[in-house]
Amino acid sequence: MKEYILSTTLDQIVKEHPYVEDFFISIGIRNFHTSLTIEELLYNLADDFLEDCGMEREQILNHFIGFMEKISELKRQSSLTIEEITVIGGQDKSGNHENVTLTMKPGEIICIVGATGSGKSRLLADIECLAQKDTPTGRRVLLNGEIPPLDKRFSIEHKLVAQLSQNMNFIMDLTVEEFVTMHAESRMVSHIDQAVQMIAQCANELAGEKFTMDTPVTALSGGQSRALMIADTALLSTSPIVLIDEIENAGVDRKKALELLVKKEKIVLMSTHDPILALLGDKRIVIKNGGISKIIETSQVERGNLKLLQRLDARLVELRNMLRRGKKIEFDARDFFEI
Ligand SMILES: Nc1ncnc2c1ncn2[C@@H]1O[C@H](COP(=O)(O)OP(=O)(O)OP(=O)(O)O)[C@@H](O)[C@H]1O
Repeated sequence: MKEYILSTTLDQIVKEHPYVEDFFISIGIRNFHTSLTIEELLYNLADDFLEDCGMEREQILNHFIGFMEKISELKRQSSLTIEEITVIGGQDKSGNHENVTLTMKPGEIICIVGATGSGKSRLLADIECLAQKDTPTGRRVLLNGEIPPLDKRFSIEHKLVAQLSQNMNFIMDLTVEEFVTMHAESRMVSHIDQAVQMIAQCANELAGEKFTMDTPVTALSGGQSRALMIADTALLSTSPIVLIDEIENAGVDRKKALELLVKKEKIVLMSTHDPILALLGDKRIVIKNGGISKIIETSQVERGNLKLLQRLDARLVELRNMLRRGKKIEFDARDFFEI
């Protein structure tokens, strides 16, 4: 890090690490957008200025290096590598042992199914808080095969689970570009412009209708805002687990959204009863009476059926579009669906 700081122009450093602006502004240096290196800039500072700021050149340099090293350490810590998460069963609502050990790896899609009130959200909550026999289910959750350290359990910074919930209520009147930029800045992303472009492009691929960078977020449709959140989570969030709740009616390309998250090596947990989403998953956890009653791996036969379901779904989308255009559906639906 020290070598990089001493040999790189400040222009370049600010471009790659925009948060360094705060460092200079805090000590009153305004002309940091320059092709000089930090040492050259400090050499050019007037002695009066240094007197006012109460520091020698050497001190400022050491503070700057320390600041950059601290931030890069924080960034390293927040990108904790998860190789696997294990849920060790506890008991169901009647106190019966679950007798199950469930291991999940990055890039897997796991669906959770079960009746209303059966305990689906509880399982997700156990994973989110890395339960250690201290929740109603008595489950334990291990990270990379070990009991997670306390800071992983209770740190807000290193949030393990990113939640994608149904309603995105934007309260600030920002454009898409401003909103994503703000988020990228708070994540200390290095190449903000590039990241923002990529997220907007990706969100547009997921959303049914396109939107531009200067669309106010409050003007996005439900599907568009959800697509934006999914792209944002996939590309910006360091959380290794993504929890999706009811993606089904969101007007988002569900298959593409899942592919994107999986490509980014996230563990995707999804509470859903949509047959297409459920069969897109690698396995599904069946919850009954508060306990994990079964883990079903998606079989080859199911994958074959998934192809048929996707074809039927595409036809249903066509029917929906016909209705939108004010058309009648009076033709023989059996021909239309080829059944
Ligand atoms: N093993 C358990 N032992 C004791 N209480 C449990 C257990 N599992 C779940 N519960 C409790 O049962 C209630 C319902 O569970 P939960 O909200 O997780 O159900 P759900 O399947 O997500 O329901 P819905 O589909 O309606 O959202 C919660 O209060 C939860 O804490």
